[in-house]
Amino acid sequence: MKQGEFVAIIGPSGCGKSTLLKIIAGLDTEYQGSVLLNEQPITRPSIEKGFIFQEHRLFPWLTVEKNIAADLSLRKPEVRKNVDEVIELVKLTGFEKAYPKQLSGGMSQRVAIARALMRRPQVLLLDEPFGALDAFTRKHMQETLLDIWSKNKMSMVLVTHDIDEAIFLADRVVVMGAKPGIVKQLIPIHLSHPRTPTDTSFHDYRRRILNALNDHEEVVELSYSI
Ligand SMILES: Nc1ncnc2c1ncn2[C@@H]1O[C@H](COP(=O)(O)OP(=O)(O)OP(=O)(O)O)[C@@H](O)[C@H]1O
Repeated sequence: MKQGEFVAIIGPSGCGKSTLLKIIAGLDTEYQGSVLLNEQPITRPSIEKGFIFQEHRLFPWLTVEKNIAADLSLRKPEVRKNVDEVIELVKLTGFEKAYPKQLSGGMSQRVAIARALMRRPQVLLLDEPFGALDAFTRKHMQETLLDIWSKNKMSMVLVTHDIDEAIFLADRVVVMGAKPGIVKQLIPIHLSHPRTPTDTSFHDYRRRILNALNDHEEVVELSYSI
């Protein structure tokens, strides 16, 4: 995987998408093969890798800004500045003092993304981050994520069940198969942003990914050097 690349992983339930993401995150070390970050094997979680879960995992008793700062003190001017910057990036300015229960699902997920961005990760790992959101909010979140990606030039690895989401966002789509751990195809998406799901070229990719998901023949080895 190239630095700054956006990769989406798609595949049927139980094929090992989350497991692959956890291995990249360093959260799962029981595997065979090698996963490298900057040519070094990944053996544990670190601040170079931000992880976004499907559910936001915010602390309900902390405000938005304290959730984002986490163990860092907001009294430090550089922390305050960073928190304000990431809040602006995820478009939550004005909600600094709100509590998670006062936020919508999409807003809570924005806080979770901001919290990960605070640590300036080289790679953001997203495990179906918009799976629980309604279609309208989901679209907004995809646009926000693209905006963050284009401004920060970090690598992104997104696990999704949604073919359109993968085509809308990714430079490359990894199609996994139902047998755990199998990568069936790597499909580069040669479309410029912003991408339009109603375009014929978008539909061609949709068909290609659907074919790859249904095709049991083609199996490729995956190299995951980030
Ligand atoms: N390569 C593998 N070899 C053996 N078992 C695996 C492998 N990959 C995943 N598994 C096992 O398969 C199960 C499902 O894996 P995982 O949760 O990663 O799938 P998923 O594709 O993310 O599913 P979902 O889309 O439903 O979240 C887990 O119990 C996991 O330990």
